[in-house]
Amino acid sequence: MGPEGSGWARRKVRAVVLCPQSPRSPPAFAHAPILRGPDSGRVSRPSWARWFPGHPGLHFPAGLPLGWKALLAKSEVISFPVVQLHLNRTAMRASQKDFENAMNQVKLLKKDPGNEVKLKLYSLYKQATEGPCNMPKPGVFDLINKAKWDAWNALGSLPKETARQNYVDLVSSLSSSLESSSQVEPGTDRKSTGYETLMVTSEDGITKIMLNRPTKKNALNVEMYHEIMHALKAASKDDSAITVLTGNGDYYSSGNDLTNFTDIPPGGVEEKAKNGAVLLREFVGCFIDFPKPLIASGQCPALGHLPSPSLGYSIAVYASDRATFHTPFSHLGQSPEGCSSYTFPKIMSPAKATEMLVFGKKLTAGEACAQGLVTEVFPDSTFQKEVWTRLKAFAKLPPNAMRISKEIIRNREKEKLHAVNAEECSVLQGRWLSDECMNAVVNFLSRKSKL
Ligand SMILES: CCCCCCCCCCC/C=C/C(=O)SCCNC(=O)CCNC(=O)[C@H](O)C(C)(C)COP(=O)(O)OP(=O)(O)OC[C@H]1O[C@@H](n2cnc3c(N)ncnc32)[C@H](O)[C@@H]1OP(=O)(O)O
Repeated sequence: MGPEGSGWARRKVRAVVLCPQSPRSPPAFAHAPILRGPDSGRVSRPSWARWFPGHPGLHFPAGLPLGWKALLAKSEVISFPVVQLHLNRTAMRASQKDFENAMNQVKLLKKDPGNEVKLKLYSLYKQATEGPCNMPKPGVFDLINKAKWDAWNALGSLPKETARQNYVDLVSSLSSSLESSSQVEPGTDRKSTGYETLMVTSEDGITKIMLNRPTKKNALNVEMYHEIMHALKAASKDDSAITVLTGNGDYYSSGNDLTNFTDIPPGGVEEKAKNGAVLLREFVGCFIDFPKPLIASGQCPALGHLPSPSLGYSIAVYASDRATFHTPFSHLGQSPEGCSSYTFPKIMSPAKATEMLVFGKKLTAGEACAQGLVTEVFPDSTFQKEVWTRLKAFAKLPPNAMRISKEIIRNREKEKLHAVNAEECSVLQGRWLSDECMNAVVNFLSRKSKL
């Protein structure tokens, strides 16, 4: 670790955790660790329902060191304006029995619905049982309790009956969406509903993986990393001929979700960085190994690191003339990833790659096309029509021939790409512990800077 690593790396941080409560007890502040697998950044829990029934207790242990306190305090990691579920079914009124059933149903969910939803459930439970928020506002460093307070307080004077109905509706939609995720079989020609952060459809021989966090500019949170990997693995086995990666909303992606840096596991920032490197290596590895033609179709700006893997390994990149490509690694105190340190200088030229990867120069779609990063640029007004006409024609070509052709083009490089990926992740692991990186993240989270 370099000298500047001292700012973050030596500080130990204990966990910010969600804890089990009895559905009928008032929210308490018990202690239950978030468990992390040894080789993954993903939170794993023996059974999430065990520690999150109808209203979660949330625990924020004392003793956080000052630097991380400042970071966490400035972040809005636990804020949750975006629960994209329809909650306002006013025509029906849920009975007390429905409400109790819903509380029991929550305990049976097999998949963790994520903090945003859990806080929504908590706030609806409190509103339904106690009415408008009646707790004193917690202090700024008391992040978890503040998140809970914010959630409950945000419901204002919502009537108890409506809160009860919304709770029942939310649980019902969770039960169907989370249960169905385990039932989705790769290879089916239909919309897959089991993803939280993606929309995946398979039609006309094309599997379309659409990043679907438009309100966050499609920033990649940990769940999205996992879901993209899952979707790619499923697409590699399904009966589609080609796979298209695209984004919903006005950004193809805004890169790594910077709040990923704020949820610190019991092992502290070093463990966080280690898990992040494992996750990133696995994520990029999925792109390297993806066997079918992969097309990135971007009508809007692409920021950060999704451009690297998808530009580096896609057979084709189609962009509208409104799209831009930006890899601001240095701005964020980070370093190239997604094999861009190897693929970009080969595709472009070392000098142009330096401008992009070291100085963070943003390229227009036209410039990226001239540099060979983008296959073709289409006018924004006709982008969808022209690209999809072309994709549908490609999808009718013999799939095995396409797969074998891709294999022969890419296979010689595969080993090298995996080695580059490993090296980049190891370097990044060190960068994530640096003051340069911490300052950039803090600046963004405290809304002092945008790219
Ligand atoms: C130890 C860590 C483990 C991590 C796990 C693995 C990580 C692998 C990482 C590999 C290296 C990757 C590098 C990168 O991706 S570098 C790029 C990072 N991205 C950014 O820096 C972009 C930051 N965003 C912005 O600058 C602007 O939001 C943007 C220019 C994209 C859009 O500006 P605009 O004004 O149009 O919109 P808003 O800023 O209001 O954004 C709307 C909401 O979206 C949230 N948002 C946007 N981007 C991100 C992001 N990258 N991370 C988190 N949140 C993001 C933004 O905060 C707004 O939210 P609110 O409405 O709630 O305020």
